[in-house]
Amino acid sequence: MRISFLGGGRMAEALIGGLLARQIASARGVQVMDPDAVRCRTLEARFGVAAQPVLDDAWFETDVIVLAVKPQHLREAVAPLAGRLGRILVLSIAAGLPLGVIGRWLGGHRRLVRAMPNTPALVGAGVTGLYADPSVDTLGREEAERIMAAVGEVLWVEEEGKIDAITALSGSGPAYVFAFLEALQAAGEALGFDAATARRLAQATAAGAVRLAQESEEPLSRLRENVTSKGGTTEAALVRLNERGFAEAIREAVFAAHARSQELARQLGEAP
Ligand SMILES: NC(=O)C1=CN([C@@H]2O[C@H](COP(=O)(O)OP(=O)(O)OC[C@H]3O[C@@H](n4cnc5c(N)ncnc54)[C@H](O)[C@@H]3O)[C@@H](O)[C@H]2O)C=CC1
Ligand SMILES: O=C(O)[C@@H]1CCC=N1
Repeated sequence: MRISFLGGGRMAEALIGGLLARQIASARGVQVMDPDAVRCRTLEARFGVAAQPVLDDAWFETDVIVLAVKPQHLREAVAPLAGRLGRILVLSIAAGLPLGVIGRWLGGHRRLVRAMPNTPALVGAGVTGLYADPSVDTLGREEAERIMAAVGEVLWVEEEGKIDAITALSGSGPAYVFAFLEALQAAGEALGFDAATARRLAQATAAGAVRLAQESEEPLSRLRENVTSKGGTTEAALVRLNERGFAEAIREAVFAAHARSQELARQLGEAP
């Protein structure tokens, strides 16, 4: 597959790494446009792909264009693409921007897929939600899925609004997990461990608990109960978490992210 990236930042780098490692594209088949010349040199040196700060005709000789620019910069970034796309599949990973808006910015292009990955993609452990414009054929869907599957799990949704929910849950989700780990590490330090030891204990605990959950058929509540002896240490901890509204705080956080994803386009002056 030939793939051209508009934007060569963190997420593009993760995707390029996955695509080359899994031989879904060759280095010669990947082209990047990013106005930041330092980013271009970094990507060229790391992957041997062509990266440049200008759009030329060669960049358009591709099967798929990945839009990997911040939502606030996307309108300006895609303006030079309008009218030059033909049958090229455009895959946007930008948060909060509906396909209707991106299609308009692209001069009415409909061969569009919206994806919401997350940063564990950097280590091949991402999860990505995908939604395709109804006019996109099976081949287009397969191309989009192969690209995103290079960096982790994929999940299709049949309703575009669900991408905002995926953004709130798994797109932003790694930050909630890191915030939890930071708090656990800080508590460990308060109990007398040095920072490195507290971090190691916190991370190993989270990794082990997630693996146990993944390998178990039990509901998560049962796994929690299995740790919690009557009158024991875990119960003492969970009582405090509940008193502090732990579950409600997570729910409110996810709903806030969801609302933000829904309002991003409006804030840029675009109705969905
Ligand atoms: N960071 C995250 O956790 C996630 C980010 N996303 C989305 O991925 C997209 C990219 O995010 P990151 O890689 O984190 O951002 P980043 O800031 O690392 O990369 C964006 C790149 O776009 C380049 N750029 C700016 N203007 C441009 C233009 N006119 N043409 C071409 N390139 C241009 C910048 O120089 C930069 O290298 C965003 O739309 C974001 O919403 C999606 C899921 C997760
Ligand atoms: O915070 C953001 O807007 C992006 C989208 C999901 C993760 N980072």
